[in-house]
Amino acid sequence: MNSTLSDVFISHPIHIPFSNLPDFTSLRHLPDSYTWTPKDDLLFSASASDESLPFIDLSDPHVASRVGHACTTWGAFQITNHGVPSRLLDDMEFLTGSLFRLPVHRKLNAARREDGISGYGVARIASFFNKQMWSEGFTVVGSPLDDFHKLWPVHHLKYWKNKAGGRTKRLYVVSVSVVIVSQLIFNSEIIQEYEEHMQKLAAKLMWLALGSLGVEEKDIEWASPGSDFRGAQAAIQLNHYPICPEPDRAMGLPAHTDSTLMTILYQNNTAGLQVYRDDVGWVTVPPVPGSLVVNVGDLLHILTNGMFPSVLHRARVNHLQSRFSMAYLWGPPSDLMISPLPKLVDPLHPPLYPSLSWKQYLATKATHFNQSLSFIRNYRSSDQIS
Ligand SMILES: C=C1C[C@]23C[C@@]1(O)CC[C@H]2[C@@]12CCC[C@@](C)(C(=O)O1)[C@H]2[C@@H]3C(=O)O
Ligand SMILES: O=C(O)CCC(=O)C(=O)O
Ligand SMILES: [Fe+2]
Repeated sequence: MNSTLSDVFISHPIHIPFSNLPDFTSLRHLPDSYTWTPKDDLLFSASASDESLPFIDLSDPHVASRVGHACTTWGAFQITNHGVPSRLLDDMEFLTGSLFRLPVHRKLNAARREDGISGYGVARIASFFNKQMWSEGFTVVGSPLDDFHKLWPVHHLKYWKNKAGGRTKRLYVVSVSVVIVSQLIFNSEIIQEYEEHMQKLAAKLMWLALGSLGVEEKDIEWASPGSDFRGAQAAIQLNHYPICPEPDRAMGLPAHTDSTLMTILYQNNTAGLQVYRDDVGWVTVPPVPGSLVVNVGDLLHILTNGMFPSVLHRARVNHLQSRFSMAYLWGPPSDLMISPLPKLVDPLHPPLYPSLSWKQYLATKATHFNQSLSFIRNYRSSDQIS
């Protein structure tokens, strides 16, 4: 039977202590454990450039070649006219804000388990660094309802319902409970609607990108029926980067690539996302209202036999405004074997990677982090990919 992403880390638990979560709001100086230097992240001080990432209007008649070009050169681009309603983006931003504004002890009620994938916590990559990241995250895989119940519990209201004296008080408490439950359902519906739009958009972008390499719908069997990649799986990662007293010495999310086919990111009106290109340096991706940022992930790099680079990116922080971002991390069915597409392989371009599933790749990432692609590239059958 096919499994889902949720059990992928059972064999790769990580222990990230919550005990030292700082009260981000009250710190005037950066604690040592949050102060990064170049030795903490190799590219920490690499040069910055004022070049800009390609910006693509999806209604442009030349959209396919523009997307193809952006994927081969940058592995990332920004899009507008993508069809995701701006009302839905606003709702997602509001939901993300209300979630992270909860007191820490409430968020910890929905803490991600050490061997789990969903819930509240710092991003998994934290385990590879000696310094702490100036951020908190919340991961959703499948229905968020269980975790949302933990964040917005109604049981304490039930208690007050019984205790409250007088009919008016009881009625008040009952109506507050009704408001909370409807809010819970409303929040889950927003997530579901966001997933549906993002899934459609990801499929569209995938065909545009692959089409530019001559790949046709018949070349990817698992996209059928309907060529809409119905079996795809995804995670939604909500990120919060609080105001930081010394942003130049802190790091929101250090340099990494995503383990996805493609990631679609919405950032609020505060800059922070940077992408890296060897010949250019770090480039800041400015927030453009209503636009989305797309990046190639490691699995699309493998599928295209290296033709699309999976782009290194990171999130910096600032001392003026909180920043929120919402990443849609999109990949294939978790047990499906992914390998370089036969159409992109020939005697001059032999396959650079063996075949492996998303689950296996995530497990590899959990041990090899940014070396995962080179690890599997040099994989011999005597090595362990699990
Ligand atoms: C499907 C996934 C990709 C991800 C690990 C995860 O299981 C869910 C969270 C994702 C995320 C988001 C922040 C950056 C990242 C590197 C991390 O630590 O968690 C990615 C993971 C990834 O792409 O490898
Ligand atoms: O917050 C950002 O801009 C980047 C987030 C990110 O890279 C991720 O969630 O994988
Ligand atoms: Fe990322």
